[in-house]
Order: sequence, then C-alpha cells, then structure tokens
Amino acid sequence: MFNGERINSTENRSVLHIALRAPLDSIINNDGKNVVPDVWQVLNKIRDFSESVRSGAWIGATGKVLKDVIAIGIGGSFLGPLFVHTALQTDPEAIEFAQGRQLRFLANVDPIDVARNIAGLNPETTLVVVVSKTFTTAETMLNARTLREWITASLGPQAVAKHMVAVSTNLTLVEKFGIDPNNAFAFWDWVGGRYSVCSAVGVLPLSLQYGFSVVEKFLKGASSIDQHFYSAPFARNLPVLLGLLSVWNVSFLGFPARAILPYSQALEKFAPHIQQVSMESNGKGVSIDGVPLPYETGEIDFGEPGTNGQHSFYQLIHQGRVIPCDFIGVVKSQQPVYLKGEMVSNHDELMSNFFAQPDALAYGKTAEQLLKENVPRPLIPHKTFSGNRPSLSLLLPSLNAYNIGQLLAIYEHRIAVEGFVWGINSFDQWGVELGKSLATQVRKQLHVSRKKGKPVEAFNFSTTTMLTRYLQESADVPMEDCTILPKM
Ligand SMILES: O=P(O)(O)OC[C@H]1O[C@](O)(CO)[C@@H](O)[C@@H]1O
Repeated sequence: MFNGERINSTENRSVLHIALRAPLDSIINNDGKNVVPDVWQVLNKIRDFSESVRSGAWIGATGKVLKDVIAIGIGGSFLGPLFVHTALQTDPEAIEFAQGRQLRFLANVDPIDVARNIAGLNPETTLVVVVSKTFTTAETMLNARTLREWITASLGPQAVAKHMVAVSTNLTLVEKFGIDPNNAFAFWDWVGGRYSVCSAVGVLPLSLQYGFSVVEKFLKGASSIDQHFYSAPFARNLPVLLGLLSVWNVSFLGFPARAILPYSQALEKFAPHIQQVSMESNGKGVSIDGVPLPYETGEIDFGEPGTNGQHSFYQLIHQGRVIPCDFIGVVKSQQPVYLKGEMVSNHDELMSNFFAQPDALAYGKTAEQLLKENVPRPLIPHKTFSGNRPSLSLLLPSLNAYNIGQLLAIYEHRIAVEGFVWGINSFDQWGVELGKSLATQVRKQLHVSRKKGKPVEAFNFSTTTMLTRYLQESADVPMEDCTILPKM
C-alpha cells in the first residue's frame, strides 16, 4: 500500500489515502510520480478558498456573506465528513472557529432530506458543495440538480458560479454540470470513496465550517497513525493488533458481528462511518484472485454511543448472541459538567459504564454468585451471565481534531489489515453495482408508465405486482412538467 503498488487489482488502482495526510516533504509515489505535491496544491487551494468564504471576501450573487454550507454526497462522500463534523461540533477549539456558521449534509435522494436540508436556509447566504468521486452517482446528481434549481429559482442562473462548488476526480463532468472548474477541488482515483475523508471530500466542507487550521490538525493526527502503522513492530502496532483480533473473532471463533460502542456522544456518527469502511471493504465472497473463499470474511458492524446502546441492544450482547465489542472511551470530556453534591462528575458517570461493561462481558455472573445473593432458584437461569464474551477497549486522552484523525486512521488501517490477512481486495465494491443497474431499469419503467401509460413488464412477479400497485396508488400525485420544491 505505502509503495503505491496497484493492490486494488480489480480496478487497477493504487491505494494511497495515506498520501492525503502526508507532510509536504514526504515522497509517496504512484506510477513513479510523487503525489504529495499534488495533494498539497489542492489543500492550499482549499485553505485559500475556505478563508475567503469565511472572511467574506467571497460573497454570494446578491453581495451577502455565505455563512451556511450544504455538502451533497453519499456513502464515502458523506459518512466520513459527517463523522468528523459531528465529533468537532462540541470541541471547544472548533466551536470558536464555527461561530455563526452551519454545515449540513444532504445524502439521501429522498426529497424529505432535501426539505430538511434547505429548511430555514436562504439561498443568498448558502454555499452548496457537490461531493462525488465519480460525479455520476444518481442520488448525488439529482440532489445537486435539485439544489441548483433551488438557487437559480431565487437568484437566477448566474448565481451558480458563486453558490456551487464541487469536489470530484471527474472534472470534465463537473464542468458539464455547470460548475466553474476553478471552483472544483480535485482528488484522485487512488483514493477510495470510503477512504476519502482526508481528501477535499472532507477537508473542504470541514474547512469551510471550522477553518483549515483545525482540519490540518485532524490530518496530522491521521498521519501520525500512518507512520505508526508503517514502522511499529507488529507486537505494538495498533492497527495490526486490532485487525488480528477481528480476524480471530470472525474466522476462528465464528462471531459474525462487531459492535462499535463509543462512550462519547461526539462520536455518534463513528459507527455509521466505520460500517461503510468495513462492510464495503471486507464484505467479499472471493479472494483477490477471484477464488471463492472457504471461510467467512467481514463483520456485520453496528453501534451506538454508550450509554444509549445499553438501554437498547446490550441485552442481546450480554445474554444472547456473542458480539465482540469495541468500547471507545475518552479521558477528558469535550464538555465537562460537575454538579455540586453529586457523587461523581457527569463524565465520570458515563465512564463508570465504559469500565463496567467489558467486565460484565468478560466475567459474567455465575449461578453460585446468584445463590449467595439469595436469588430465587427459578430466576437463576434468567439472571446468569455466561461471561467469556470478547471485547476490546480504546481510551483516548481527549477528543480534539488530532485525536479524531488518529481514531479514523486506526480503523482504516485495521480494516485493511483484516483484508490483507483474509486475502481479499478491500478496496473495490462490485457488490453495489447490481442494485444500481436494477434501479435504472425501474426508473425507466416508472417514466414510461407514468408518461405513456405503459404496463409494467420484464420484472419478476413480486416486483411487477408491487410496482403496478405503487403506480396505481400514486396516479393522483402531480407529475406536471413543472418544478416543485419542498414547501417546508
Ligand atoms: O463519490 P461517489 O462517486 O458519488 O460515490 C459515492 C459512493 O458510492 C459507492 O461507490 C457505492 O456505494 C461508494 O463506494 C461511494 O463512496
């Protein structure tokens, strides 16, 4: 990976997200060319652009400062930036830099997501960042056209130049869409979508919200782990150890899931992000050479912040199925609260749970202990905890931009380690293609049925029945040749 070899063999690409956060003087080659200067050229462009927007030097079509940003993107062009944004939102340093500004994310093609995103915003003070590696993703492009309409309907078509910018590897399509290439921020095909948060995909929206200096700390944190991963002996190498634990749990012990349980509300979007990084990377059925695998790979990742999860799905984890857990704690809260007269601070209360849960999973509670506590015999089987349930705990010193970058890179590399051991390609995602092409077929059918009254055909019986019913029941929904935007 670090040598720039084309380890993503099914797409014939290198995998160099480590270059996105490498110091300017590093050398990381792709096809014999050092890519680090290109990375820094884009980072510097982001620094300049975000500073001009934040300072008011760059203004909207009607002369107003652009204080609100909507980032449109989905999957890897959304989840990583959302995780980092959510984590920074309560960081005291980042808060200072975000005064008076808003960052929102429009991901789902559901028009309700459009309505929620534009609610309360004025196009005059809004900058839209269209984020798509390919610039062809159906959901993102329809959302981009929708917000282009939202802007032009109120400010005129010339306003696009001031109110819409793009992040993509496909600058030709960016220009075709009508966004000035000067307002486009490039990245490269050696960055996988789910590994792209350190490219302009994350750095641009986050710099607009928090300023480049904060985001640079996040990049430095990620880079520190890259260096650790590259050079630390395996016995002390965090991503290697974590990756091996996961392989052990999945392939040797046969536990198919992994719960990601941060004891920090600021990390509430961490599990959804890692869900994509992990499941899109390692959810494979064949080896890198295309041979069906004789063992299971990949985890079913899910998670919620503690203590909320404790009151939701932990019952199953303690007494039902065995689900290896990652507990993530933070020593110093971003937002400490102490109440006079309380036994512990609010953060200590949270952390009491962080320390208790792994113990409960590991050691459980025996029938003997319950008998000593005079638990009635019929209840003993219900109150017994088997123990011997694996978990691991990570304790971060604090949660600032730097540590957030470290946490991200630990998981990115851990997931790559798992893929290397399993002998799969963790960097392609062919499994998403079939659903996409069937959706294209449905889209065409909906169009001809609604416009020309054509019956549903060429689908299986179940889909034909459902589609026909859907069309019948929504025949009264207005489909005039005019634009309708949300009324919220
Ligand atoms: O950035 P793009 O090209 O719009 O792609 C968005 C997402 O779609 C996928 O290709 C498939 O879900 C992801 O890998 C990617 O992050």
